[in-house]
Amino acid sequence: MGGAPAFFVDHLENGHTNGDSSVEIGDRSYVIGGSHEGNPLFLGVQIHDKITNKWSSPTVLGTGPKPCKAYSAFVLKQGRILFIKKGSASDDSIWFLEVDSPFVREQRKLLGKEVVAWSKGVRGNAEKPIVISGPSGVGKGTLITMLMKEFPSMFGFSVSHTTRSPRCMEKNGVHYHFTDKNVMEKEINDGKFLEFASVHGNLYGTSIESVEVVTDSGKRCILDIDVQGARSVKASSLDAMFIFVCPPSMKELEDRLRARGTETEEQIQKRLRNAEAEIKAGKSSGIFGHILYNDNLDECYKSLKNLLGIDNDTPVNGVEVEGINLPKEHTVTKMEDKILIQETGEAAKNIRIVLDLSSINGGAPGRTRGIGLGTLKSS
Ligand SMILES: Nc1nc2c(ncn2[C@@H]2O[C@H](COP(=O)(O)OP(=O)(O)O)[C@@H](O)[C@H]2O)c(=O)[nH]1
Ligand SMILES: Nc1ncnc2c1ncn2[C@@H]1O[C@H](COP(=O)(O)OP(=O)(O)O)[C@@H](O)[C@H]1O
Repeated sequence: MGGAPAFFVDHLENGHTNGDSSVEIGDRSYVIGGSHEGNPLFLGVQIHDKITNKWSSPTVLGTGPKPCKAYSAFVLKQGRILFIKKGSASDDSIWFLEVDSPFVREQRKLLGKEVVAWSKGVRGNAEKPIVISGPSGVGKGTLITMLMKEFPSMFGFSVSHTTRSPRCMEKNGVHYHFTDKNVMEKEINDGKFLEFASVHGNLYGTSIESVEVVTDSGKRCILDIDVQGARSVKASSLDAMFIFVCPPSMKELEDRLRARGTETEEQIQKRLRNAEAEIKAGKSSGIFGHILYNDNLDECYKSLKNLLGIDNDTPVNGVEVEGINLPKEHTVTKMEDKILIQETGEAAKNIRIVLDLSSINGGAPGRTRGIGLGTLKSS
């Protein structure tokens, strides 16, 4: 997601115990975590403005880290705080709290209140997700199913949430997360969604985890979303490829929709009415870098594979994105623009890990990717 930000560590705050700790950035202190009956938790974030001497509880977006007993915190450029947790699993040890990143500033404007956002740090980079849009009945689902069937290790599907009822063949958690409106609206308010839209009278939305879980597995994530959703994704930090699928004609689109037999007459009419506007937006909004015409299915599928740079001997990607296994007990030191993690404790086997953050990219609402394991220049 997004380009690699300029990065350097400009302040090191040593590790904290019991979860309560503050990190200073400019005129503000960010107090992170808290403890409950002696158990340190990442309870949330409090902001203390030293000028007004006022405390505020910002809205915390994204899925945050699990509780931990101690961590080290670094203030980074671009309004991010890096957390290196002690005693955590490899996929939960590196976190970025964005307190003034471009994404947080945009959300602050949108929501009109104080906002911070968590982003999990992972090694390695991600394959660009693919957004496929098009009017109901054009063949999006058919084309995606063909791709996933032929290249199961290369592609994964972003399972959307929707308030619409399932069709007879649709399985919850596979085709959609079929969800109650109030549940979905709460999760949207909690910043768990990359985008959402009202489409044909139902609410649809893409949770951040739906995309990131596929990407973390080393697959290219495919999103089947409408034009409104594509517009939101384009404006987000998710750097994706955008494809719009057109029918050969409105008559053919209607024939397919009727032949599919999954909508009532009223729903068919509503979808056809929306189709004209969607096709116009698909072609002229500038959101979609690629337009495909789904006339002959095999021809269209071949064009889609060409677009994705797939020929049949393309090496399968499938490289799982990894977490970072840190020694249970360790000290953290800044060494030039790298971060040295040195194992401590009696049983220490002198494990030294060097984090290289010079090519991190992406960030909230998704993962912060590109964390490298570097080496220290021998002195
Ligand atoms: N914005 C948005 N649109 C979605 C999402 N999931 C599905 N849609 C769109 O909602 C519309 C209706 O989807 P669906 O009810 O499955 O009907 P279909 O288009 O006939 O398959 C389609 O244009 C989908 O691309 C989502 O997560 N977000
Ligand atoms: N090129 C095509 N020619 C004829 N029928 C098609 C073609 N592509 C898809 N279909 C059929 O049209 C109907 C709608 O396809 P579907 O993939 O469900 O569309 P969408 O997911 O865009 O709503 C399905 O019954 C499908 O089998």
